[in-house]
Amino acid sequence: MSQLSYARYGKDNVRLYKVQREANGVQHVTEMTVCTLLEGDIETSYTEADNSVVVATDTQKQTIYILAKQNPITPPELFASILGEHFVTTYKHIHAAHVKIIVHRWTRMEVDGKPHPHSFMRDGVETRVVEAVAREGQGISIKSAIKGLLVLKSTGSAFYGFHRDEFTRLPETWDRILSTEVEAGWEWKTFSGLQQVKSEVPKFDKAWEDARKITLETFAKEESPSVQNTMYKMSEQILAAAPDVEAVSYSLPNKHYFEIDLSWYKGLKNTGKDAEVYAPQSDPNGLIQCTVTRKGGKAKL
Ligand SMILES: O=c1[nH]c(=O)c2[nH]c(=O)[nH]c2[nH]1
Repeated sequence: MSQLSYARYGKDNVRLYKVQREANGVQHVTEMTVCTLLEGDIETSYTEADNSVVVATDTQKQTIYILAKQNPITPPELFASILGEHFVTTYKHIHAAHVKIIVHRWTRMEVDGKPHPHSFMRDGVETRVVEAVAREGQGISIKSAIKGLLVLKSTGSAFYGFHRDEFTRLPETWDRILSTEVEAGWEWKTFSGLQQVKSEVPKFDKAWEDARKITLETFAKEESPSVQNTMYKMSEQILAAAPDVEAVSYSLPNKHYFEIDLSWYKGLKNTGKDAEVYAPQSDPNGLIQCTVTRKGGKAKL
């Protein structure tokens, strides 16, 4: 005998672009990729081929387009909540909706020293990601994140004093290159419903701006003793800046740059303080992660 232990279904990779036109000719654009996954009394569609309980994935896609036309799609936390609440309130047998939105960058061009009214550029692969879950009778939980933000500092980073034993080969360093692709996430307190999300809308862009600024400024300014300590300091500051955020998480690959010994060629000095030419490594990489919560909150170490 078998039983269905997990069931969610929906539409992934729904690409969406929306333009807002001001009367003065200035236009604002947003491009995103949306995923919706529904849960509820849908078991019979799997076990008995009962499609009557299926809100077709195509219907979900059409819903995304229509609600995007009828509502603001920024900030993404709001649009994800609008979609989530729509699915759990419209269909009696759908009890939870998981909505993921990836916002792609279209940064306004500067032309002749002025912001251009309708031209934009993709300045990097960084995305703003939101995952919202609307559960019938249990409100809306939201996680926001920055992903794919590539940073490097050419000095101002050290790594010494680490545990040494017979397996250790890595020398201590007081001056190294530090590079990573930032994934930083922050988890909001649970919202009672769409109304509460709407009433707190300005908090979402502010938290994203603060998290991005804190990440970049801490990375640049701090004399980093380790990735671990640097990410903890970033997390603490985000918690302080966003009172409605309950947890901050970072996942940082340590993208290594190896020194190259060139002394075999006419005694060229290219190591230690003479190092100038390095070999960037694509793999393997360190991977350092943490979640930081407020004291007295739930810790899961
Ligand atoms: O900041 C670092 N943390 C580590 O845990 C580690 N391990 C390593 O080899 N290099 C580094 N750097």
